[in-house]
Amino acid sequence: MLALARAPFPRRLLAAGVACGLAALPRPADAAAAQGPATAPAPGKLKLALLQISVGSDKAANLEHAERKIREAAGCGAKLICLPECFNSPYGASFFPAYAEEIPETAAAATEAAHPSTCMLIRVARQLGVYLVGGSIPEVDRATGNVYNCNVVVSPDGEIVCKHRKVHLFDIDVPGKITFRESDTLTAGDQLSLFDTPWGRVGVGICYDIRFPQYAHLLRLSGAHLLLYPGAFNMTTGPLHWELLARARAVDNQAFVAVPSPARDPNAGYQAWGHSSVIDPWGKVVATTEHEEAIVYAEVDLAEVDTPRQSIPVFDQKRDDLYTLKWTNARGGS
Ligand SMILES: O=C(O)CCC(=O)C(=O)O
Repeated sequence: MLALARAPFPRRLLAAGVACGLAALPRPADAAAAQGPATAPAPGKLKLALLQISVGSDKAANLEHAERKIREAAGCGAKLICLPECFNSPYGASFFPAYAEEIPETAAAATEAAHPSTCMLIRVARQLGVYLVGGSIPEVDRATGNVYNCNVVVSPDGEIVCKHRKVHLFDIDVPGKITFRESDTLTAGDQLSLFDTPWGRVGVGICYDIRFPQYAHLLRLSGAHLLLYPGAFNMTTGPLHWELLARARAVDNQAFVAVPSPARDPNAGYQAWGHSSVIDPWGKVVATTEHEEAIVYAEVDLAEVDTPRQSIPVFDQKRDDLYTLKWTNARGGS
């Protein structure tokens, strides 16, 4: 049986053909199989912390600041501590290549010179005995030259248990408001990412990934109790969509959802919306903040997913047999 946090289940499930961690996104027909072989750990209670930190242009200073805030959260008893999207660099397509570093597949391969951000996470997670979700950093794959927006998760024994490369790149154009093209410098990932903890299974996406209910649906089918989306929404889409999307993914999937954002910097080119939040599986906001620096704490019992899942059993009732688009002739052809 699959157990635990300390065993990085992505690789094990890969052998079983299950979508997670390092596996390619399953085709729809494979999704049901993804529920099968790997039993998610029994859900339980944990203290979660979302670090809504300020991020500037000095990478070393960003890492030091992140470390200080991680220590503060751990000192307050948090066991799963999440950094926001782009916690070591400003957010902007032109910044990604300049700030990018490699992320090794294993902690044993990490070196301070090549992987300073991952090394900080490994060292601090080990010292404090906590799970660290490294929101995201720009990652370069030196073999291909591709740059990714990547979230690395480290377990309390300092192992890399998940590496999520943002699957849906943020390319939008809202005339007169915001134009953003991550694809100018980034390559999209192609993996569905999850990791196990002693308190349940966690599915991971990054920011724009939250707009795609199909992705979250697969995380739920893969056994996730908590969906984590480090993000950095902006002043155009944030006010209307940030909380709405987080609550929608929680209700769709009857899962906890956590969305850590950077703090807003009024002098930055890209102004983050902030409002890091934790949502329960009924869609209720159980912890949130405004846009300044803050740590959002939530004591959550991931077993609470069971009540809405049993009371409103949409995952048993959904009609996958109907949800294929078929072109039909209105007069009765096929
Ligand atoms: O979807 C949005 O409105 C914002 C997305 C975003 O900022 C991101 O993907 O980094």
